Amino acid sequence: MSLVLDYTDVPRTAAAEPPPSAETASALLRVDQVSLEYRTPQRVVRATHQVSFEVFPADRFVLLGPSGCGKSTLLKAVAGFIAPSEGEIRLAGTPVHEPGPDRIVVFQEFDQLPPWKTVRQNVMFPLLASRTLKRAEATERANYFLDKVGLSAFGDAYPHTLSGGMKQRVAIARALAMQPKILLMDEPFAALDALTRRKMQEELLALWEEVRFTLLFVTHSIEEALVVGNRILLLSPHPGRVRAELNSHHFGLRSQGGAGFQETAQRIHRLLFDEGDAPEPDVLHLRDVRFSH
Ligand SMILES: Nc1ncnc2c1ncn2[C@@H]1O[C@H](COP(=O)(O)OP(=O)(O)OP(=O)(O)O)[C@@H](O)[C@H]1O
Repeated sequence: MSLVLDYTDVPRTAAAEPPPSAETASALLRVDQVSLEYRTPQRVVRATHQVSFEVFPADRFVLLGPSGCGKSTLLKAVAGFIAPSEGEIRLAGTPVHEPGPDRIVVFQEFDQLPPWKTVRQNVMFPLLASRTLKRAEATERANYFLDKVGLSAFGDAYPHTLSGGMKQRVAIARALAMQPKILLMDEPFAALDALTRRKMQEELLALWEEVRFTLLFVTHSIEEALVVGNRILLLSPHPGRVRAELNSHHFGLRSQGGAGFQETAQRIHRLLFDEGDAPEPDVLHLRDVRFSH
């Protein structure tokens, strides 16, 4: 069963607008009935089953679900690394068939930066390799985004001298410097300690306030999804199907620990793990209910 939920009774903040309706804006990313499979000589593993969602410009769209529900596989398909076995992915109206500079991925691993390049060279590298900019402009752009992630003083440092959080900041600066249509993040803070993770979430939101990029973010943390996202797609356990979609633009770091935040987190937990649970109509306004099986 797939539910689309909308918390219409919660005040909206000026910082994070609700997603525009289909009448007022067209989706930047359309994932339409996408099934994804891994074929090994022994068997076929179905990672997702007929998943559909739309991401609008400046959305912070989160894919949330239990381990193995196909979140990373979906992200890789949007990046163009994996082709759907059925369905279609379109970015700005164009079908996605291969990786491209309009979609940059930030991964969880700290080793995504070539260690023989300085921080600045790391940020400049895709700009030069894709011939997006000449060296002088690439240097300028790299310095700009290093400043945005608070690493101006570390442009000449090598990655091995940085902390995990700093390396992730470099990866984010490198991604944003390419000015992709959509930034793809696959559990980028999962390997960080709790304090650094919180700080990185805060910085990501501050960066979004300033740059207003479009984000597709994968996590299996309900709290992180509520803090980072303005919209959340809940995926059922393996193979991933759309369980529900909800708006979460009214939550931020400051809501954590509050009653509304906790209640929503618990409700999401039940929706993810308890097939029998239904949203309470006095809290959740059902925009649409689709039965997919
Ligand atoms: N290279 C692969 N070959 C075969 N099966 C794979 C491969 N990668 C992933 N899978 C399978 O596809 C399914 C979805 O995996 P995926 O990594 O997308 O899930 P996930 O939701 O991102 O999980 P996690 O939160 O643990 O990272 C799982 O059953 C997994 O075992």
